[in-house]
Amino acid sequence: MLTKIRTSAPGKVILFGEHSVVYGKRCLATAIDRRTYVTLEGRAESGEIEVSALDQVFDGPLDGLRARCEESGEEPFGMCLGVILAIVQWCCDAPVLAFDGFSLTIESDIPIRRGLGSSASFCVATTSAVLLKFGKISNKLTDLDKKLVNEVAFEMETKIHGRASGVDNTICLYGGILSKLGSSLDVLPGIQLPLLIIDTLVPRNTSEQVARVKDRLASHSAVGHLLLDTLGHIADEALVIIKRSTAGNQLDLEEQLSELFEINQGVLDALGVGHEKVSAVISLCKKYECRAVKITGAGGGGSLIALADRSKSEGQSVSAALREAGFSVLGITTGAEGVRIER
Ligand SMILES: Nc1ncnc2c1ncn2[C@@H]1O[C@H](COP(=O)(O)OP(=O)(O)O)[C@@H](O)[C@H]1O
Ligand SMILES: C[C@@](O)(CCOP(=O)(O)O)CC(=O)O
Repeated sequence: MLTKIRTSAPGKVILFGEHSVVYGKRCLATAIDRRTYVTLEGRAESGEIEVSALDQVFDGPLDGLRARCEESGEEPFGMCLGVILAIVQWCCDAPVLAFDGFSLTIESDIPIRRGLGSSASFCVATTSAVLLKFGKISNKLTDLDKKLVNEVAFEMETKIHGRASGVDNTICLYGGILSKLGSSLDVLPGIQLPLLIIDTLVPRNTSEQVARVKDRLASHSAVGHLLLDTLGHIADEALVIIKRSTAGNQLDLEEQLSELFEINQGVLDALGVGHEKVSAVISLCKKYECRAVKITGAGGGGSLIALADRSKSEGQSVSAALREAGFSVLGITTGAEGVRIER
C-alpha cells in the first residue's frame, strides 16, 4: 500500500524583543492559529517527485527538480523546491541513488514574506512529513524526533534566509511561547491572546532595519545601549507576567501586556525603525481606543500587532477603519499547538 502522511505546523509572531535579540537580549515569540498543511502520498514511479505549492506544480525526477531550482533563483516556488531537494538529500545521505517516488501538496493560510513565519512553518511541516516517509522519525513524534526535525528545519531555514536565529523553526515546531535569551531557547505553554496583525503593506527589509539600529548605536552608543537594555527588561517583565498568568486573571494579564506593548513601541521608534505608515496605524488604533499596538518583526513598514480589548466591541470597528485606510488586517489567537501529524 502506498504511504499517505499529513502534517501541519503553525506560523508565529514576535511579541517582544525584536532588534534587541540581535544584541543578546530576551525575545518572546508565540505560535499563531494559522498553519501550513503538508500531504505526502507515495506514488508508483521510483525517484519521481511531484510538488504542488504556491499555485504551481513541479513533476519529475530529482535532477529535474535540481535544474528547476537553479533556474528559479530566489523566487518563492524555486526556494520551496530547493528546501524539498535538500531534505530528500539529507534523508538519503546524498548523492541520492534511488527512492520510492512521492507527491507533496503544501497548503497554507499564512501570508508569505510578512514576518509571520511562513517559511519556518513550511520547513517544519515538510521536514516532518519527509522524515516520516524515509523512516527517520516515528509517528509518535517523540522529544527525540522533534529535536531531529528542529535541527533539519533549522538547516532549511538557513537555506531560505542565508542566516537564521533558530527562533522561527523552534516556535513553529513546539508551539506555545518561546523565550530566547542568548543561545538558550525555552518553550512555555501558550497563552491565548486575541491579536490583530496589521500589515502596512510596506515591504519590510530586515537587514536594512538591523543596519539602521547599528547606525544609531554607532552615533549614540550610550543612549542606544540603554534603549536595547530597556527592550530586554520589557521582554523579561513580560515573561514574568506570562508565567504568573492563570485562566482567572486574563484581563489583568492583557492590561499589563498592553502597557508593555506601548512602552516597547516607543523604544523601537526611538531606535529608528518606525515608518510613516507605522505611525498612521498607531494613530488609527488610538482613535478607536485599541489598547496597544507595536511593531512585530523588523519594522520600517512591515506588520504591527494590536492587543484587541475583549471588554469592548472595538475589534470590528478598528479593523474596518484600518482596512478602509488601505492596511491589511488579520485576527489571530496566540499560543497555538506546534507541529502535529493530522490523522
Ligand atoms: N505555503 C508555502 N509553500 C511553499 N513554500 C513556502 C510556503 N510558505 C513559505 N514558503 C517558502 O518560504 C519563503 C518565504 O520566506 P520569508 O521571506 O522568510 O517569509 P516569512 O517571513 O513569511 O517567513 C517563500 O519564498 C517560500 O520559498
Ligand atoms: C529585527 C529582528 O530582531 C527580527 C526580524 O523579524 P522578521 O523576520 O523581520 O519578522 C532581526 C533578527 O532577530 O534577526
